[in-house]
Amino acid sequence: MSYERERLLAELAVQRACMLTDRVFHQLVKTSVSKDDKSPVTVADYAAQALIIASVNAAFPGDGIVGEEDSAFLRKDEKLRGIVWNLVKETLEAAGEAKEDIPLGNIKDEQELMDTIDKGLHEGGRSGRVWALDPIDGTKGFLRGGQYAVCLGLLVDGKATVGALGVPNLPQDPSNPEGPKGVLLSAIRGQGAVIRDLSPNLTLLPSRQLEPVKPTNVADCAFCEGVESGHSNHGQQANIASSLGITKESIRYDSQAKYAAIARGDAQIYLRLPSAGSNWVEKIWDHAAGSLICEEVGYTVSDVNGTPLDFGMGRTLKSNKGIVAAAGPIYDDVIAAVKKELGSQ
Ligand SMILES: Nc1ncnc2c1ncn2[C@@H]1O[C@H](COP(=O)(O)OS(=O)(=O)O)[C@@H](OP(=O)(O)O)[C@H]1O
Ligand SMILES: [Mg+2]
Ligand SMILES: [Mg+2]
Ligand SMILES: [Mg+2]
Repeated sequence: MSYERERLLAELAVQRACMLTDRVFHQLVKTSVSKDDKSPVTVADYAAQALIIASVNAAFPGDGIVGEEDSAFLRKDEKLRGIVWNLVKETLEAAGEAKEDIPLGNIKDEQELMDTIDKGLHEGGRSGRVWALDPIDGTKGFLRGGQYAVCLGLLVDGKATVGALGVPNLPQDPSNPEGPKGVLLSAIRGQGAVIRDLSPNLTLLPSRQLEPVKPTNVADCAFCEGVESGHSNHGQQANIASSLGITKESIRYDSQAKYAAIARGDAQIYLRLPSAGSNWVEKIWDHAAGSLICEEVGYTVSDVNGTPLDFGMGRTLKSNKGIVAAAGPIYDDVIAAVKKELGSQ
């Protein structure tokens, strides 16, 4: 099975959603509401989830979808619902049909909008085809003007098989951080990964194959970590870097922009150690697309114990703890340093 059609759908659906999120990022006052776990969600998170689910549903109606958001707040709040609906309607009109022969789906009214968002309530699991969707990963980054990502992965029998990441605020040229922004990465398992600039409309711009990672001296590497100290343990991550002889300052990005950055070689390591006292369980939509793209260019991605990520456990990665991604040739050094820091060796 080639999965080319799934990849095309993922790229187009993510690109259409990025048209919306980018507009909200630049034009609207970004009001957010707080979910039960106190994390923020914005009108753009809901609208992007609806658009992407409409696409998956139109092209692959039999597939399950695990999406981060649900419609509970929108059903209670007419004003919020109206804002989300207007955003969705305007984006559908602006985007039009894809020129490729693949349906991207429509949403006809507010009721269908909420029902579409709730098609993301699938439980996930180890059998069949399930899409993992994070409509805006790094909502805190999105709100504070930093990095965020629109993320869609296809799991087949619990294995990440296709992935697309839209990263609207990532500089297209890493050596020109003030230059044009917005990249779209994608991968199919076993076929490498590609990157292209994000387009302001539905047209997919030309892509280029990402280079496989090259052997490097670990001390010369750079590492990526999250921005929020409540999401990962900055102190332990700094200790690990220093024990590996790394002197470069870490790149701190919100969201799966971290996977995008290491996949294209801006850095070679991504550390996400649990914060002190945290009982956070990682979610499949936070890692499915990004980890696949990185594996496809030669990264090893595991948890802090060196256990591969298991996307077949349901909506969460409940058999894993934290994340370590490192270029294949240096992974053994990195995981040894992680285990030493955590006292598990
Ligand atoms: N306590 C805690 N620990 C670890 N992870 C958590 C925690 N709380 C939330 N989240 C998840 O973090 C997702 C955002 O990850 P980031 O990599 O952007 O975090 S960071 O701010 O850059 O550190 C974020 O995804 P979004 O909600 O899509 O933004 C959450 O799924
Ligand atoms: Mg969230
Ligand atoms: Mg997320
Ligand atoms: Mg999210």
